[in-house]
Amino acid sequence: MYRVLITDNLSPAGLEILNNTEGIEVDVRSGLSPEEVREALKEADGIIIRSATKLTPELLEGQPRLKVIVRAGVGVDNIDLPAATREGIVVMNTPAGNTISTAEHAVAMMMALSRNIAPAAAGMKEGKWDRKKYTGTQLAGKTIGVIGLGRIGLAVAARAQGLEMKVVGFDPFLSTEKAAELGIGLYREVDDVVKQADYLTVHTPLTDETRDMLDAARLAKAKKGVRIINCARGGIVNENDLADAIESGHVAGAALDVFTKEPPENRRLVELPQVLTTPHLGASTDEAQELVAVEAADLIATYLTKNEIRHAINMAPISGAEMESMKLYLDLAYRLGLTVAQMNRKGGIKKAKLDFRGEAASKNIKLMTSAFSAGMLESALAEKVNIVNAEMTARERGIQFEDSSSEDSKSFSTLISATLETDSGDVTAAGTIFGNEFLRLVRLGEFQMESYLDGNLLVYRHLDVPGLIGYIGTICGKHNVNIANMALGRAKKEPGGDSVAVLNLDSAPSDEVIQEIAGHEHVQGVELLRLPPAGAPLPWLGN
Ligand SMILES: NC(=O)C1=CN([C@@H]2O[C@H](COP(=O)(O)OP(=O)(O)OC[C@H]3O[C@@H](n4cnc5c(N)ncnc54)[C@H](O)[C@@H]3O)[C@@H](O)[C@H]2O)C=CC1
Ligand SMILES: O=C(O)C(=O)COP(=O)(O)O
Repeated sequence: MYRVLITDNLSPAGLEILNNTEGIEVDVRSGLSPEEVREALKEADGIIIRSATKLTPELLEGQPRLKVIVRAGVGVDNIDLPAATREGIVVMNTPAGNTISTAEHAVAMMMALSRNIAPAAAGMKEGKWDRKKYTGTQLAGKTIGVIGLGRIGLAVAARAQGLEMKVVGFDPFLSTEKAAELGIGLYREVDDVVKQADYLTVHTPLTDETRDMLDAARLAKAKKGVRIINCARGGIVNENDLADAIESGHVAGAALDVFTKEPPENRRLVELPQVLTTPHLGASTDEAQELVAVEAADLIATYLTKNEIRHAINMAPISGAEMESMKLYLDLAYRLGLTVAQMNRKGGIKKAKLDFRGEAASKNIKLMTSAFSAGMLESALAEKVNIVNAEMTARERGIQFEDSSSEDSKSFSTLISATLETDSGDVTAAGTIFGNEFLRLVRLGEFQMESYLDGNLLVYRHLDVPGLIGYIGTICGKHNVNIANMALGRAKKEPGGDSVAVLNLDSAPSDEVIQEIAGHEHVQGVELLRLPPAGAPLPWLGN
């Protein structure tokens, strides 16, 4: 049973989906302290959050059960993405469900700000009738500068055009052609937009690049009397600089839905009469909440029960069907990672070279590389390593990756070869898939063979002389270790040279057995490799 923790207010439509999904149980909590979230996460396979729950490194570290975080909404700045990735946790969001509602809120805020709706309404409730005090400004004919022309920014632009405003904007990822087609004057510098706008609205994510994008210096470049709207994230507009600019009279007013700290502890902006504020309501409509909750529930359920990855922030997407078709390939790559890592007991790994041949060449190479890395690092690291964090973890340790692929696979329908370049030489293993079912080891170093790729593999290098197989068989028999399969590989085709043998053993041999085998004059080295049993589910997949 997979447990999904929900710590923020989620529409009942999402809960209903989860409650009706077999294999999923839901744990709805509210008002948890960070410490309580940390504790609750220990029992959770996934969590759905909105903007209130902050998933910091302290909460995400040491959570072996947690596999997936779904943000029922857009902004993921309340999730520490590097920490989630390092911990092997997939992070997903619901990019489109609240676009229209948030755009409508930004436009509503702009209109309300222009016509002093909030203070006028408050005054009337107090019995006043202030007509002169609340003379506003008309929007038609004014210029709105939209910074960040993604989903919400473009929806705001379209609505502003409907209000007969001139729209200019800045977004490094929007093409000039597309902007022209939409009737938006696109500029390549933020300042060019800032200088000509009567209204400036921001719709970017909060990143290191966008933090303080509208600061004192930028605001000073704006027209006197400019009005600022922020329905994206607190901190994109510097709060103290904005308050200063309003108090000085350079900025006429601001409409803010979001704050650096929510609820805001610094009340300076909230208290200013020229500032209209709402408590992060952009996405708070029945329609948007239903859409994001349904999508979030669907994302988490299909990930946990079908390994399908959509809208992931820290991973490439992969459909349930593709994941299913990749399972054997991922298993092969993972087992080769385990194999070469165990064959390399001494050398610091510098590079991992992977070669994908035949059918494997047409599969998702990035995913197979991640599966290989997960196997390679599994025995070495205490932390959880999986396809989300394996490559990152390996690169953090200075291990480079190189891959090659070719449809030409010589005698195998599929062949994956892995070579570790280490300080003390190269280690190579190659494997294949037989009959769409069985994984086989077909090469170790320069030796070709055919061995099972599961359970206990006793590998020994030796001189190809008569009598050795009998000697090893006797030792195993004496210690009650059953040999399930034996594969021999010769460096040269003729007898008498260097050889390797791989014994698939039904139980792990004791040190005594290994020592006895290693003691033979023609045996040059013995390794015991431990691999998962045949057909064991991949440890880091949901099922
Ligand atoms: N107030 C609220 O309740 C809500 C707030 N939001 C906020 O709105 C933001 C935007 O949402 P969407 O439009 O759905 O996201 P989006 O990803 O569709 O658009 C973001 C746009 O910002 C642009 N961008 C990134 N860095 C930029 C930079 N340095 N300068 C200019 N443009 C830059 C991107 O190219 C992209 O086009 C979200 O990140 C979220 O923080 C979203 C939903 C609700
Ligand atoms: O989707 C977003 O980025 C939002 O800011 C909406 O936040 P919320 O889910 O309403 O807490």
